[in-house]
Amino acid sequence: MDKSIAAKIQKENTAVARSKRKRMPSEPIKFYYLAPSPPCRAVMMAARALDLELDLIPTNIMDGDHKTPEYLKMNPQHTIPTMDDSGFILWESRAILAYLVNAYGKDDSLYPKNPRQRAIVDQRLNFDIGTLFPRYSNLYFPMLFRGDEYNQENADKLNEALGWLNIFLEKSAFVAGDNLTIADISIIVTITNLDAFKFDFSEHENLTKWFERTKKALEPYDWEDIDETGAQMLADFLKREH
Ligand SMILES: N[C@@H](CCC(=O)N[C@@H](CS)C(=O)NCC(=O)O)C(=O)O
Repeated sequence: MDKSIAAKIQKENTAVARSKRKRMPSEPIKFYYLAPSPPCRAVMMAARALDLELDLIPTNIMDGDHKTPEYLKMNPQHTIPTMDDSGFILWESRAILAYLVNAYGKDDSLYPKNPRQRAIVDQRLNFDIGTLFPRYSNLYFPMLFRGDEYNQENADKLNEALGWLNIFLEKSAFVAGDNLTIADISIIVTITNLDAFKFDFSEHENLTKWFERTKKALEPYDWEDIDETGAQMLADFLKREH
């Protein structure tokens, strides 16, 4: 074979092998978090699923760790989670989830590249941040942080959102298709909280089955340690408030 053709084939093969190889961060990603925080829990589970090491930096928002000049310089919005991947700083848990899969996933199964499949994952993530989580927080934040009573109107609104999620799950095993994606990981933290708070969502059968299925899918990634333990901390806090 012509030497230049052989060299070209060799170069192409090496490039393919490299592109298939899993990329890893040059140093552990710094992760500013607090164990009970639902969005922090979602990112921690995804990092486990991606086999990524996080340099965990506890950031106690009750003590104001998120309002120090250093933290505000990094994230002026003073939210956790925030990550620092060798100087690349990002907050908003769903953006972090997408970044980690894009940057370090050995395949795209958690966040498919196919435009229509990805659009469904994005739709579910937008449903989560724009509808499900706000309805959860409208009910539980006043109870958690002000000691308010249970508000039935807000509970009905939350239940309506759970009904929509139940409909999404009529035709698929996971919230955005037939396999686990970052949308499941983002949504499960709210459902785990509801379970820990004893909010009854058993009327939503697809949702109940999905919850069991997703917990099982996340079992190899320390689901219980991260998600259940964090939700239980919040449930204990809720009990103390009432
Ligand atoms: N949409 C954001 C929400 C982040 C958020 O509000 N985190 C809470 C803790 S769970 C927080 O940082 N609260 C303190 C603050 O906003 O000052 C995400 O998903 O990352």
